[in-house]
Amino acid sequence: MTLVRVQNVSFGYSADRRILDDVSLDIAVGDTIGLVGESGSGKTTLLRLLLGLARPDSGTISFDGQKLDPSNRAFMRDFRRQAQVVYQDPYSSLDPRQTIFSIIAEPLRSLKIGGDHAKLVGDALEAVGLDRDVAARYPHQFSGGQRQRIAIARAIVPGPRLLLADEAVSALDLTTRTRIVDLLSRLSQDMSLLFVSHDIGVVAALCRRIVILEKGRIVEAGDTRQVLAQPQHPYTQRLLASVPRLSLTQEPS
Ligand SMILES: Nc1ncnc2c1ncn2[C@@H]1O[C@H](COP(=O)(O)OP(=O)(O)OP(=O)(O)O)[C@@H](O)[C@H]1O
Repeated sequence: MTLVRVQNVSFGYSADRRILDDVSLDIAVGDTIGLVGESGSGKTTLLRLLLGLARPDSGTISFDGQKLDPSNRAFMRDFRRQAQVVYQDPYSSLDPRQTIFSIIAEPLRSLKIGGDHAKLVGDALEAVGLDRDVAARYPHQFSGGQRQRIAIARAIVPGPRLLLADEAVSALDLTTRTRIVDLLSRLSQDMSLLFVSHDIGVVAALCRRIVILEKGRIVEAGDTRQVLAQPQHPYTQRLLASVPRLSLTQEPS
């Protein structure tokens, strides 16, 4: 079943420069997709469109069969609950003046989700491998990896069906990165994941499918292992050539 359908989407921040050019992409329920491309290829821009933060100049994006329409407030409120995002920098993405509880409960408040917030926040903390008691503390008391867990807890607390991760492990050291990739892999069993990354090794470990973006165009897409073992497009071949010793033996879990 298709959760997100991107059809022939083009977009530019200004009329004279196209950033995304005729992009089409389906995200199925339970999919894990790695979106890979050099800096400036348009990955973050595509995420912004997928979140409804910008509108395509042409083409459509639909979620669960319904067209994404930022002017439809009721639809967007429901959509925001279902599609959440984790960003790269775990230092700037958490407000230092708020407790961990307040940070993680924020989507519950802003999306007007009822229920026992203390329990929902505690459950989210446990789901990301943190103790429920940390809710009373502040961000400065945590390491980069722990902060990224907190950012992930905030993203999953409303129970999204789609998690978008924008270079979510790029700022972390290697050991911490592996742990957060393991966490995302576990969480992706319950939701679809679109994982934006420069790091093809991480995508190989985490994502069943890979989409390669060059200058706003999808030049290759398919099963990750197949694409990485036999890249068809010269751009993919160049990207892979710049990864010296990529291990393709690890199966995405
Ligand atoms: N708000 C904006 N206004 C104008 N141009 C922008 C804006 N945001 C991004 N761009 C331009 O759009 C192009 C694509 O940027 P985008 O951030 O989507 O690429 P990216 O693939 O995510 O790059 P990176 O990996 O460096 O984050 C770049 O040339 C960038 O300068």
